[in-house]
Amino acid sequence: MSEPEEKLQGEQRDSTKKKKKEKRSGKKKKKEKKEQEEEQQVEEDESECVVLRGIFKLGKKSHDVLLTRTRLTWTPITPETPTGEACVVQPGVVLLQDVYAVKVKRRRAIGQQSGGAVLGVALFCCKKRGKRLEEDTLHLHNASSEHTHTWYNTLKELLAGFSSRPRYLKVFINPSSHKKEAVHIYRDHVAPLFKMADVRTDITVTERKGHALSVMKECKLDEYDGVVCVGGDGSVAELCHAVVLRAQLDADSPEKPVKPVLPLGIIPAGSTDVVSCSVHGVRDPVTAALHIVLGHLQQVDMCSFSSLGQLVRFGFSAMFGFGGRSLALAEKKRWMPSSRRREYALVKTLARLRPEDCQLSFLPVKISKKNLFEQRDQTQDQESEGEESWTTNQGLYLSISIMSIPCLSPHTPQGLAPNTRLANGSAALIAVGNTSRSEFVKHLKRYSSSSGQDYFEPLLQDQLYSKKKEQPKDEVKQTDRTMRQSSFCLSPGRCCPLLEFHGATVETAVNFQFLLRGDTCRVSGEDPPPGADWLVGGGE
Ligand SMILES: Nc1ncnc2c1ncn2[C@@H]1O[C@H](COP(=O)(O)OP(=O)(O)OP(=O)(O)O)[C@@H](O)[C@H]1O
Repeated sequence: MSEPEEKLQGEQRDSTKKKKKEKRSGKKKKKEKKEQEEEQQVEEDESECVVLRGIFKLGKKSHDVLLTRTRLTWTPITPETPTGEACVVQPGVVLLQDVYAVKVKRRRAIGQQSGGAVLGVALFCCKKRGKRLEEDTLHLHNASSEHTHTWYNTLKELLAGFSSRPRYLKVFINPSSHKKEAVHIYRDHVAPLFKMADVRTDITVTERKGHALSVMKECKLDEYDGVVCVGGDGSVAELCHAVVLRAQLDADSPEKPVKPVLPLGIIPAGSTDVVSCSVHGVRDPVTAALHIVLGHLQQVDMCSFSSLGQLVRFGFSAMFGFGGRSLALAEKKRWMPSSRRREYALVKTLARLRPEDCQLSFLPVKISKKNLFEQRDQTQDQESEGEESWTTNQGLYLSISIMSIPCLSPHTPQGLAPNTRLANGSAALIAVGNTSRSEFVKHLKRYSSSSGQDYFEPLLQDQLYSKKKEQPKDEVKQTDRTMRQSSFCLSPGRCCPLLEFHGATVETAVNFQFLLRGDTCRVSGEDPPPGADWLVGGGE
């Protein structure tokens, strides 16, 4: 046999072997999937077994009430019709995952603190209305004390099985936020829900900027199940930085960001609350508190910002040029009411609008224009295809922003960065080129409209960029998205060193707010050019 023929036969053998191997692995995968499905089915069947069944009055009618491990259902008991026809009624249902407290109802006289005749049980649950969560109560009446206590104890036991729900929280309240209402918001809307859900709290009312960070650096964290921030974006920024920094210090990992052990809950009490709006979809302290007591967790992409290899801060966003300057000015005018402060800073910065000569380097996510708009409704990751290579742009820019979350707020209904997601491992780079003041004002105005920006106007470059690098595959798997890296660097002007950014996804609670606001970071060396202020985590 000639050499090429031998080679051909060898190749054929190899390909048949390969096919057989693939077939075998395919069968194995199918078998595993089937086994998993069967296990899941058994689990579902078990959870749907009736744990308790009894009669309670709901309103004025008697109902047949069934309790399984996952839900409580009730059907009205109707007398048989003379013709014997069964009347079909849809049962009412409440999922136990939405129930945050259960109490025994008693009849008490005014001023009576304890005792009283048993009336039944009350289930406190949350009801979804759009993106808002609202409190709701289900009253099950039965005057038998034994019957009521059996149901109460069983319900308590089932609720205790939700392991992600917090039992003890470290709460930070910034009394100076927005209209100085944070303490009232906590006392009126949040504390009653925590009390009802038997969540204990250790409260610190902050006395100055940096107070929360210093407490977080020192306090013993193992006894808590989470940290809660009641305040605006600046407070959230401080606490997010504190939580991640603390995780890094505890793990003795000065180089790499570490996934924090504790989730962070955010109760919005500021003037814009972009992180809370982005995470919850609404700015509402009750929704936020209900997410916390129900133990809802949401991963959120966070960035580490560094200059010359030195960590500046952890945060969600950074702004340079117009955005950075106006936010820095607004921070200086804290004594003004927040809406006036915002307007003043915008007008003043617009009056002195000037471009910066910058060199931008970034790793773009390769998605088509069509996909960019399609993925507004998707939560899936945008994966970059093919070879990844740094793109470098040199030119004059009026404003440059990096945002790892959409930055929604009542003032920007579509968000400052509508094309990024909370936890997709990428961030938006929004660079506004040099243009006239009137064009730039038009661009700013479009943020406040509900249809948002046209992201393909020549003025604007909106890029999603991500990079999963320096991560061996198994490590990525192990840490479950925590280390997806995004990279971006900017060298403003000629004399400034680079500001680098690396993105990491960190698991957080819903309400996990990562906004590092209010900190103006000079990234240059000795002599910064005017306007080299970065506002890390700008929110307004
Ligand atoms: N007792 C305090 N007095 C003054 N400043 C404080 C105090 N406690 C915290 N701070 C600081 O106040 C800054 C601003 O607070 P925060 O962001 O909560 O309010 P806000 O600016 O009114 O809200 P928003 O950011 O949504 O506009 C934060 O940087 C925080 O560190």
